[in-house]
This record gives sequence, structure tokens and C-alpha cells, in this order.
Amino acid sequence: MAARRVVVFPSSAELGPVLAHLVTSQAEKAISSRGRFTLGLSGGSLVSMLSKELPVLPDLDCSKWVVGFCDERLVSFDDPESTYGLYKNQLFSKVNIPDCGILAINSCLPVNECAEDYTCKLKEAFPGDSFPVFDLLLLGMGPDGHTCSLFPGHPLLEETEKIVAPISDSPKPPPQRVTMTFPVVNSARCVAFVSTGGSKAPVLKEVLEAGEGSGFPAARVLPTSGELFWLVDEPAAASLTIQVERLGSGAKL
Ligand SMILES: O=C1O[C@H](COP(=O)(O)O)[C@@H](O)[C@H](O)[C@H]1O
Repeated sequence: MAARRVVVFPSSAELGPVLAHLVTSQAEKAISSRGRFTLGLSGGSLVSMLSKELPVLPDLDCSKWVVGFCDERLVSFDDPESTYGLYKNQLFSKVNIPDCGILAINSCLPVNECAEDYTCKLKEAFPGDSFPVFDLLLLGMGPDGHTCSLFPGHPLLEETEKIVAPISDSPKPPPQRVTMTFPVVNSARCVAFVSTGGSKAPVLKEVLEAGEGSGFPAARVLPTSGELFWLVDEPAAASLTIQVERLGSGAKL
């Protein structure tokens, strides 16, 4: 496992531009070695941060990006809970990711079929990989320690074969979702968590300081050979006693 970097910013205003730089530098690296950049997006607070920071970058070219979703809520795309719907309105409409490069769920299907259909889309986009190897996955963490739609104590945490799993009893609404599984998350070349706000402080301490022993799903994100970043703000980092890096907005990771 590659080393983990925990980087603390004064606030999300300083974190945002550094995250955008991480995305574009990973994109450049991936495109120059493999001809495309595969990015997995999470929902929640990440949507507004990315949608604010990416479109304002000068000369951003997303024509070789392939974008998937780390998890998705099974609601129609015009529902405010739809992660795809939010990105479509706030980000995809402002950058040049080709339509064929956006791997969205079919929200009309029942949840099991939706997970199978999304699995097929990922297999097609990553031919030959037993688990898709994304260049970069951007993850969030809820105050309960969940990441993607992998919730504490849920049997899906033990999934070892599926690429995408359905969930019908999500403790956080909406209840029906599909989610990438840990084997996919931990196969990525780079994973970056973004966690901000004081509500995340107690769980962040457990996840980063007790690790897998904490039992929190986010602590099980340990890329097999990829890089792992935790990008957090001061309120989220308030209880940490481990050594961290402290950076400001002009920094590069
Ligand atoms: O429900 C979800 O929550 C997590 C965490 O969201 P945040 O707003 O606390 O950052 C998110 O990563 C996931 O994609 C989403 O479906």
C-alpha cells in the first residue's frame, strides 16, 4: 500500500483550488501515459466544490475524460437528490466532457437491474480489468463514516466479487442506491477524500487514528498500490493528534 497523505487547509475556500489542481495534474499524467483520464465522482458536498473550481480553470480540456460515479442515488435525474442531475446542471454543462465519456446509471430500472446495467457500462469502459482501475476516485465521508454508499455495519462492506452493488436499505435517504464496492475503490491509482466541517471531526479522528480497527467504512479505503489523500479543513481536523501537512490555496500536492 502506498503512503497516505493527510493535508489540512484553513477552510474549504483554500482546499477547493488545490483539489482542482490535483484533478488536472492526474488527468495530464493519465492522458500522457494511457491516452485518457478515468475519474470517479462522489456526490454530496463535492458537487458544489468541483463545479465551482473546475470550470474556471484556464484552458481546461476534458475531451479525453471518462467519468463514472462512485455511488448514485436511484431517483430520476431531475430530482435534487440525483448526483448525476446535480453534476449535469452545475459542471457537465460548463466543461467539454464528451457525452459518451459520462457513465451514468439508468435511473428507470429497478435497483438490482440498475446495478447490473451500471456494472456492464463499467466493464465496457474498462475491458480486460477484473475490477476497473480508475485514475482518480474522489470520495466523501459522511459523519457516520460512510463512503460511496457503503454504510457502517452493512453486509455490502464484505462484498468481494461485484463491481457495483445495489442497496435498498440505505440509512441515509434516498434508500435505493448503487455503489462501487471496496475492490473497485481499492484498485484505483489514486483516491482522494474530501472532508470538511466540524461534524466530521470525531469520525475523522477515528478513521485516521484507529484505522480499520475503527470499523468505519471510510477506514477500509486503502488502495492496494495507489496513492491515498485526505484533504480536510481545520474544523474537520480539529481533533486529530497525528502529524498532518498544512497547506494554503496556492499549494500543489
Ligand atoms: O450520500 C452521500 O454522502 C457521501 C458524503 O457526502 P458529504 O456531503 O458528507 O461529503 C457522498 O460521498 C456520497 O457520494 C453520497 O451519495
